[in-house]
Parts: sequence; structure tokens; C-alpha cells
Amino acid sequence: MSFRDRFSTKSPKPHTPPRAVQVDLEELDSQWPPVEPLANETEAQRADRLERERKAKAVSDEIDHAIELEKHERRKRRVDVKIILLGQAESGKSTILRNFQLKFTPASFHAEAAAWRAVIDLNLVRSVTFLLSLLSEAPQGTPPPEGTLVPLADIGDDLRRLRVALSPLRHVEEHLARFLSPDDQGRAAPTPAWLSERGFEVAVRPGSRWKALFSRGGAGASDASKSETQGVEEVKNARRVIEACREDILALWAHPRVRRSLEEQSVALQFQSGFFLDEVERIAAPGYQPSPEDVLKARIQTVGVEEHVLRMETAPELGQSWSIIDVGGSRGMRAAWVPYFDDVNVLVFLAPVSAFNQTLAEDRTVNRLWDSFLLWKTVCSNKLLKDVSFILLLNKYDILDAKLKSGVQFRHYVTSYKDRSNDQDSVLIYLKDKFSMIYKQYSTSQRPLHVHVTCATDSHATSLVLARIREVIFTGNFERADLL
Ligand SMILES: Nc1nc2c(ncn2[C@@H]2O[C@H](COP(=O)(O)OP(=O)(O)OP(=O)(O)O)[C@@H](O)[C@H]2O)c(=O)[nH]1
Ligand SMILES: [Mg+2]
Repeated sequence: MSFRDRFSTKSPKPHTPPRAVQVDLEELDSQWPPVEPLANETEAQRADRLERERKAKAVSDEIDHAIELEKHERRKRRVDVKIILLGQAESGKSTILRNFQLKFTPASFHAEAAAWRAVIDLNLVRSVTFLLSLLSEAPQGTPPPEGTLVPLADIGDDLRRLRVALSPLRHVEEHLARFLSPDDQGRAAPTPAWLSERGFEVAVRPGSRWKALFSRGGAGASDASKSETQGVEEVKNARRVIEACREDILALWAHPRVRRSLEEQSVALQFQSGFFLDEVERIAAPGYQPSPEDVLKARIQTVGVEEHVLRMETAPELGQSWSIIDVGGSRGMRAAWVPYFDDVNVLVFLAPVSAFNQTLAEDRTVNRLWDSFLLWKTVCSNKLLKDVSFILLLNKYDILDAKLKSGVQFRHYVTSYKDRSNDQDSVLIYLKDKFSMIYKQYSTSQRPLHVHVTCATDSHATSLVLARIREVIFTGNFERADLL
């Protein structure tokens, strides 16, 4: 999916064909299981699909192997509470995990914060190189590569100078991606098949040691290999380049022609995961240390399944071990979730309510909200989760609010919304009702459902929600106002 499509905030202009992939949520029942759009496939499309499936299978086998190893390790450990985080890609699962760490294991969270600078740097640099695609000198009439912007027709001397000054950031991007997601030879890992269209993502592969290698002090792990030590050095060099580019990044981002072009192309970068351009002055300054809020805003994709065991540092759970399972949410990764359903106490399902006007990165024909509903339905009806407490987080309400206020019409994408009011409260009530109905219809047991509206990048507000989840864990107190 192109970057432009993913972050477009506006309804299509009258003279352009509509891009919206619409959904009618009333039809949810008749559409399950979803029909694969294979009927009119050409030979070339078929070959392309088979190749993508072959690559996806290779990655899936690799993940299966990692899962087996992980399961073996898991059996050796005992935990007091097991929580699983589920939801589609970019729904905010890993961000919620980081909120758990910030609230319940603050010392470990702060010790790791320095390592997150590499991710924040990469997020920032990716936004800059994306903007640089506005300044490329492709011959007029040549369609821009997928995921890039249509370049400006004629750039003046000031933008030309910025293009030259910021060009080292392309190497910086490569080095940071290689550090965060290396293959066995220390190269940047190839993007898994289902991510290849995103272009914008860097994924953490299972077993990646980026945090250990760049923990506070930056000395690197004592057992670091030669290529890992070299990686740490490259990250430090990357930082120097970013600091040197600070003024030019500021100038590029503030440039009126750049802003106007983004506006004309309906690109709203501020809704992008890992958007840090508005904070360049602080982030690209020498000595920058990520704040907890920065760590929550950083974006790195999870591949496969990760188990995080938190040794609780806070009362009353002090000394307990809580296991939190964080999964990769793309469609190609969901088959790997099931082996982790054993012994789960609490399931936290993340549904990003802002995604109603977006499509899946792994399948551009599928509306993301629709996918969330189908996934929710599958999870609710899973018999292995019969005895698990369910918590639903309607996440990213801040982006939902901003989109609606900027004039995006919810009913343009969700036709069954009809002529209800286009404000946040009405949309949230509608979505809560839909999720609740599916739960009531498909849940495998009579347990209550706890629902919260969240903004996972707001640590203070999320802390209150986590306190409620802790209450559910300790007291089984289901009689509170957050029930549907
Ligand atoms: N504005 C805003 N951003 C959010 C919110 N929740 C998460 N994000 C951001 O959304 C991006 C994606 O979140 P992740 O937690 O990485 O998503 P995920 O579900 O783990 O995605 P996968 O690992 O791909 O399955 C990150 O940059 C987060 O900072 C929210 O409520 N509001
Ligand atoms: Mg994740």
C-alpha cells in the first residue's frame, strides 16, 4: 500500500475515482468466512500470488521454528499471570505492552529507553526520506514509485540545497534498519512477503538483540559479535549525521512548498505511526534521551510472537512474574498465535477505531475496520479462549477525533452508519455496539466483556486502564461501569 493511501485524511476529490474501500457492517454475518477474490485472476496474477505465498510460507516456517524454541523455554518458566495482546497490525499492541512495562516495571522501562533512540531516529529519518521523494527529479510524466509522493515540478535553489544536504540520511536509514533487523550475516533483513508493499516498515525479527546491544551507556552487550559491535558504531554515527542535519530537516518540514504539496496530495503525515517531524528540534539535538512518551510513539513492527516476562516492581504485585504475549498482527502472522492461547488468563484485544478509512497493508482490498471486526469474531468464537477474561480496547481515539474534525465522513467508509452524526462520541457508541453484538453472539462462554476507549500513546490515561485490568486479574471484579 502506498504511504499516501495509508495516511490520506480527505475524502476523494470529485475529479478522482473514489479510493475508499467501503464496508457495510450489517453484512458481517453473510461475509464469513471471507471470500478470496480469486475468481477473475489472470495467469500473471496467479504466478505472482503463488510466489508471494511461497515466500510467506518460508517466513512462516522460520517463525514456527522460533515458536517451538520459545515454547520449550516457556515450559521451563513459571508465571503468575498470562496476558495475550491481539489485534491487527498497527492496532497498538506493542504500545500497550510498553505501557505495562512503564507502569509495572518502571526501572526496566527506563533502563531500555536509551535503546529506543535508534527506533525513533529511524522513524524520523524515514519521514525525511519520504519528504525527499518530493524533491526527486524524475522525468515529468513518469509515475512515481509505489509509496512515494508525486515530485514537485520545479524546485528552487533552496530546496535543491536541502536535497543535497539531507542526502546522507538515505545511508543513515539503511544503517539503522540493518541494526534493528539484521539477518544472520548482519545485513538488513529482507522484508517478509506480506510486508513488502509497505515500504515504510522495519520489523523486529524474533531473537533480535537490538535492546541488549544498545542499552544505557551504549557499551553494547559484552558478548556482542564483530558485526553487532560494528552495528552499534553505525548507530552512533547515524546519530551524529542526524544532529548535523537538524536545521535542514527543520527547514524542509517548514517549507511552504512542501507543506502545500502534501496538502494537495491529501497526505496527513501527523497520523503516521512513528511521526516525529514536529519534534525535530528536540529529538535531533545533541544529548537527546527519549522520554517515556517518545518510546510510546515509536513504531517498530513485531514479527511472529514475543513473550515478555515482567518481574513486577510495584505493590501489590511486587515480585510476581507476569507474562505478556505480544504478537505480529498482519494476516500472514495470525496462524502463529494459536499455540500461545494455552493457560492465558486475560486477553486484551486492540481495535484501532481510527482505521475506518484505511485498508490493510497486506491486502489493499480490505478495509481495516472490517478486518478488525472479522478478527474479533474469530477470537470471540475460539474455544481455546473459553475461560479467558476478555478486554476490548477501542484504541487510537485521538486520531479518530482528529480525522472526523478534519471533515472525513465516517459514513463514506461505513455505509451502514447511514446519517448518524459525524462526531467522535456517536461513532464510538456505534462501534462499541457492533463489537458488543458480535461478542454476545459468538462468545463461547457467558463471561462479561470489559471495554475501554484508549489512546495508548497517552501514558497517564492508559495507566488508569491498566489499573482496571489489574483489578480484573486480582479480584475478578466484573461488576463495574466499564462493562458492556
Ligand atoms: N496517535 C496514536 N498513536 C498510537 C496509539 N496507539 C498506538 N499508536 C502508535 O501506532 C503505532 C503502531 O503501534 P504498535 O503498538 O506498534 O502496533 P502493533 O499492534 O504492535 O502492530 P504490529 O506489531 O504490526 O502487529 C506506533 O507508532 C504507536 O505509537 C494511539 O492510541 N494513538
Ligand atoms: Mg507490535
